[in-house]
Order: sequence, then C-alpha cells, then structure tokens
Amino acid sequence: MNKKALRDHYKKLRSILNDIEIDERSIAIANRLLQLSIWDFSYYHLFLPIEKQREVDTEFVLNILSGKDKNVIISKSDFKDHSMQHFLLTDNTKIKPNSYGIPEPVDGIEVPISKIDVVFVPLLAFDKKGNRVGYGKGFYDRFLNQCSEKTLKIGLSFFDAEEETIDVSEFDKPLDYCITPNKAYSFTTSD
Ligand SMILES: Nc1nc2c(c(=O)[nH]1)N(C=O)[C@@H](CNc1ccc(C(=O)N[C@@H](CCC(=O)O)C(=O)O)cc1)CN2
Ligand SMILES: Nc1ncnc2c1ncn2[C@@H]1O[C@H](COP(=O)(O)OP(=O)(O)OP(=O)(O)O)[C@@H](O)[C@H]1O
Repeated sequence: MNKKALRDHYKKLRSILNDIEIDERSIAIANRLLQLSIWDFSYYHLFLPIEKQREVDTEFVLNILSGKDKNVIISKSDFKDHSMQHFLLTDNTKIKPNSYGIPEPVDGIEVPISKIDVVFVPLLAFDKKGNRVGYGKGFYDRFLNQCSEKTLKIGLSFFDAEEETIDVSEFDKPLDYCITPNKAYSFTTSD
C-alpha cells in the first residue's frame, strides 16, 4: 500500500471505533507504557487528541505523567509553515481547539526542543521497523529532526504494525517504540 492508501485505510479503521472502544484501547496503551523503562526522564512531549479524528486519548498518559510529577510539553501548530511551538503544560494553561480540532495552549512558557527527553508520537500507521505515516504535512518529521539523537520517540496506535514496509523519505525518523493495546514494539537495539 502507498502512503495515501495507508492513511485512508487506517482513518477508516479508526472511524468505526466507538467511544467505549477508544477509551478501553487508550487505557490499555497507557498501562502498557507503564511497563517500559522510560520514566526516569524529566521532559515529556505529549499530543492532545483530535476527537473527530478518533485519535488515541492521551488523557490517561497525562494522568501518569502528572502522578510522577513530570514536566509535560504540549504544542501549538502553525499550518502555514508546518512548524510547532512547544509550551510547558501547567495548571494555568488555557487550552483551545484550533480549526483542525487540535486542542492547543493559547500561550505560556515556551520550552526549547533540546530539553525534551521523550516524545509520544501520533500516527496513522507504522511498520515492523518503526517507520510511521501521519497525516502527511510533515509536522512530526520536522519536529523529530530537531530533537536530540537521544530523545525517545514512542508511537501510540490503536492498531498493530503493518506487515508491508512503509516507504521512507530523507526526513523520516524511525520510532524507538510503538505501543498498541496488544503489544509494545521495541525498535531500539539497546533493549
Ligand atoms: N493530536 C495531534 N496533534 C498533532 C498532530 C497529530 O497527528 N495529532 N500532528 C501530526 O503531524 C500535527 C498536526 N497535523 C495535522 C495534519 C492534518 C490534520 C487534518 O485534520 N487533516 C485532515 C484534512 C483536513 C483538511 O485538509 O481540511 C485529514 O487528514 O482528514 C490534522 C492535524 C501536530 N499536532
Ligand atoms: N525537515 C523538513 N524540511 C522540509 N520539508 C519537510 C521536512 N520534513 C518533512 N518535510 C516534508 O513534509 C512532507 C511530509 O510527508 P510525510 O508523508 O513523511 O508525512 P507524515 O510523516 O505522514 O506526516 P506528519 O509528520 O505530519 O505526521 C513531505 O512532503 C516532506 O518532504
């Protein structure tokens, strides 16, 4: 399948999940994340879900992060140049959905990308090598390329890996892990 076909296929698979399935699968993903040895860092970047796209509900991951007193970073997307600005999430952060339905911080304390230790990555599909496909605007391709080589990139997906290898471009950074309700995939050589 080419990237367009993969996007269409996985958007369709997501669209038929009901609210209860989304909740159950999102909780299973958060529980599986708890089993990974990724909790000794300070700065965790999290996406907030686009509800109408039926994305993984990261509220449960957010609860884990708050419980562990971690610094949580969320972003604001610029659809003109496909860049993101990163802000610390605090009790005072005002969050408002943008025109794509992405909940975003209105303003706040900006955090340099160099501080980010772990990025939870939204995706539509991924393969057994850790390659991923998103909505195709390159927001995360750009962002992950600006992160440190050491930053852990962890995909979250409702569905298991694609059997077929996904084509990669020069900008694609492979994931270190991808977590699904059924399985934790590790693509790193270190464990
Ligand atoms: N929650 C979340 N935040 C994220 C991403 C994401 O995948 N999920 N992104 C990951 O990169 C970036 C935003 N990228 C996006 C790109 C396209 C669409 C979108 O709604 N596309 C529609 C077409 C809409 C239109 O063209 O009017 C679609 O694909 O159906 C949404 C987010 C940054 N923030
Ligand atoms: N660092 C970059 N500089 C310039 N263009 C980039 C960069 N990274 C990605 N792009 C462009 O952005 C587009 C992203 O395409 P691709 O199919 O890889 O997106 P994706 O990984 O599915 O999307 P996303 O990263 O938004 O989840 C491509 O046209 C690519 O050339």
